[in-house]
Amino acid sequence: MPALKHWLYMKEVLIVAEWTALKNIDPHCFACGQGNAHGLHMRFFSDGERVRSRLIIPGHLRGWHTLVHGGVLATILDEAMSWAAIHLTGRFILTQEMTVRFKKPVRIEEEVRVESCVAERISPRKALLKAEIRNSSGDICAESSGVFALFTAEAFTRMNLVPENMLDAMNQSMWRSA
Ligand SMILES: CCCCCCCCCCCC(=O)SCCNC(=O)CCNC(=O)[C@H](O)C(C)(C)COP(=O)(O)OP(=O)(O)OC[C@H]1O[C@@H](n2cnc3c(N)ncnc32)[C@H](O)[C@@H]1OP(=O)(O)O
Repeated sequence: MPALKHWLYMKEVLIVAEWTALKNIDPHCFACGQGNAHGLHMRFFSDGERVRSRLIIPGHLRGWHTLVHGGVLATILDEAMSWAAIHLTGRFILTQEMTVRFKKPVRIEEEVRVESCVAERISPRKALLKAEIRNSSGDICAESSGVFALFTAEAFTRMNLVPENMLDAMNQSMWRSA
């Protein structure tokens, strides 16, 4: 490959692979709220095709001994699929149904990575999302798929799903970077 063409190709690969921090709105959310003292404090990044987050699950969210509670893993997967649904479809969302497969135990105080994507745009009002949690060795410990209801801002308002001032803030920033 000639040098210039190679350089342009590499530049394109680098741009495509860039991960951008996504902006959060609700500081009280149990999963992503940075102000919730009992929460997971998840922060999300997107490359335009996937969404991901890294976190250390604190000790108070254990099941027994050093195992992370399965419900907490389901929350992490739900949150990751929700952010992917919002940021990759440009719609407001509700989780309609989800399934989780727990494949390996996850330990508290160990860093995990969660990654999610849109697997299928089922219809204008529905999308199928997928997510997986990996431990620090890279093993898949839990995976999920979920059907998400997609809403326009008008439909969300009509259904009284968030207060109007919050909807405005979400509408202005949820599809932009931090
Ligand atoms: C940056 C910040 C990041 C922020 C990131 C934040 C991440 C948050 C992550 C949390 C995600 C969650 O856990 S969400 C919370 C858990 N999930 C939920 O609470 C969902 C509860 N389920 C539901 O509300 C319902 O099942 C629905 C609306 C999803 C589907 O209702 P349904 O009853 O099965 O379906 P259906 O009869 O067709 O619809 C009922 C009524 O809703 C309307 N409807 C239904 N779907 C739609 C739709 N897509 N668009 C418009 N309207 C719709 C219908 O027109 C109808 O209105 P009409 O004819 O009656 O007028």
